[in-house]
Amino acid sequence: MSAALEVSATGAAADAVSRHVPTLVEERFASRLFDRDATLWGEAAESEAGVRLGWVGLHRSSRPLLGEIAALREQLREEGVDHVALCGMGGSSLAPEVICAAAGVDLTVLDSSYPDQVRAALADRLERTVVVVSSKSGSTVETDSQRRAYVAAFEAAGIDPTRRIVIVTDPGSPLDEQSRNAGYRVVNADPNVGGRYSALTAFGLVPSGLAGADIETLLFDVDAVADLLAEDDEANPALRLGAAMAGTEPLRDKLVLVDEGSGIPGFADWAEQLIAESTGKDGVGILPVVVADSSDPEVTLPPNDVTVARLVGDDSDDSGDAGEAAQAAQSADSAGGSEVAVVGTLGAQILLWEAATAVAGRLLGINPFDQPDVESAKKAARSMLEGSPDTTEPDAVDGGVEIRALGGDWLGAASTVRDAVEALLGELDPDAGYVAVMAYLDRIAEAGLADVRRTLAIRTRRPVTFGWGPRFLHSTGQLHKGGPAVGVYLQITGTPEQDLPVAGREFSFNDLITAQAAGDARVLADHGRPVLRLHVRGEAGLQTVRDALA
Ligand SMILES: O=P(O)(O)OC[C@H]1O[C@](O)(CO)[C@@H](O)[C@@H]1O
Repeated sequence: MSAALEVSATGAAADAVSRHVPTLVEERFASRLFDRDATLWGEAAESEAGVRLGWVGLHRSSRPLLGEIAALREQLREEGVDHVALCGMGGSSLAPEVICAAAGVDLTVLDSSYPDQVRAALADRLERTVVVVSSKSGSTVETDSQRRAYVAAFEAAGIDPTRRIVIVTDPGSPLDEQSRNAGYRVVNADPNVGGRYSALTAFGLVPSGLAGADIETLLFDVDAVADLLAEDDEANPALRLGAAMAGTEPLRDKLVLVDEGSGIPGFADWAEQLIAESTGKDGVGILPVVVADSSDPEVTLPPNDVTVARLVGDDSDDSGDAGEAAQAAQSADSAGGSEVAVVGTLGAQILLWEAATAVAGRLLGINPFDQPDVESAKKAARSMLEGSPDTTEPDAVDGGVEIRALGGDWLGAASTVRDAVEALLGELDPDAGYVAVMAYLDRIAEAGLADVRRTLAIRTRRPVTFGWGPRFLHSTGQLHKGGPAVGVYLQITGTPEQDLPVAGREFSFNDLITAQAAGDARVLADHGRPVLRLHVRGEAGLQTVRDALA
């Protein structure tokens, strides 16, 4: 197997590989995938798959973008513009974030509607900033609001926004037409590639290239493994990884992603969206659980419904990280666990995980290219913004925290945050359940809050995910609603220091994020899932929540 890309499985994951890969080879799944055969996921998925398989050839078809991006970067630098900010959600921002982090170059990612976070981005080096506004559909409300905020900020600073904002969108989207008419620079993306598979389209390459990442080498690294991934061969890493992810029996439907020196910081967050939004539907799905490191409980003591995926370093020396991972996986094997270790460059892993997710879709019997349940939360948020805001009175107030329980009568007499959390966790299925923490806060300023994930995992001995709202709505949000109905949901919302109007709209950023949180909670509750909403008033409230979760 090529040293550039390696997938080794042990335990239940290895059994899944032995069980499914020969059949996938016999069916010629890999070569048909790379030949863009839209029939691979059944009749119901065929028309969507027909316009969603462009990603298999991007390492070649995206090459013409390289010159265009380099020239634009050069021109901007001559004008003294050397800071890049990116507005975009989910697939329109996660890839550039990981590409830039891996390259060690600076990119400000604004994928939030939390007023304080938006204001902080606007205040950051505006006079030297070029903003990339990325939206495939051209209609995502967060991205549109962020774009409006930057336009207003540039205008207030006496800077012509058309010279500082670059639009990336699909040809013919509302944003495409409106931006061209207004004189903005527009780069069209390949319309035959869905959002979460778009890392190597203009969505991934424009912001990353402008920020200074080596996107030529990135495409080269993809090119180096594309033939391997298209081979109908039992050694094909994508077939192996896809089988390990979705072919265990009984199905281990939680995939713990742990970075053990991959050299690709943030890769797991990108993979999380790819896996969750692609597979989490029709009552099935693989829940990605991104953990901080190998000391997290889901790795040291994985429950029976978990496969651990270790992202290890590219070390050709057998005694290196890959060797260690294989050894760790070996001990999981003897303990009846399920593990897969993956080694590869960023480019190689992007195509690997995309192809493996397509394999997983086939094994799960779902369409990996749609996201049918994302719209329900968007709709609920829209209806709240358009006149029916959430006015539910809190069930209790404790230490600067408003407590609301949705999705059943599970709160009982609990009137403190501590007791409410206890009551929510009491709803957790000890064999199949998971806890999702969803924090609609400033993810830069409150980054440390993510540590509650580990604390809750220790406490519950169940997989726990942590997502920042509204970002996770475009990732695990699909799986929460469309996947197996076994989650319990803890939502944390806050009061910003200062709100910010959205120019030209009747709502503010705080109205927007409030409606998004309330809308998502309502939809989850309508699915019969327990949701604990904790609205914190100021730092004291947040401390009450931290204490209650500890
Ligand atoms: O690029 P767009 O159209 O703004 O969409 C952003 C994200 O929203 C979703 O469409 C739905 O959550 C994702 O699939 C996508 O990555």
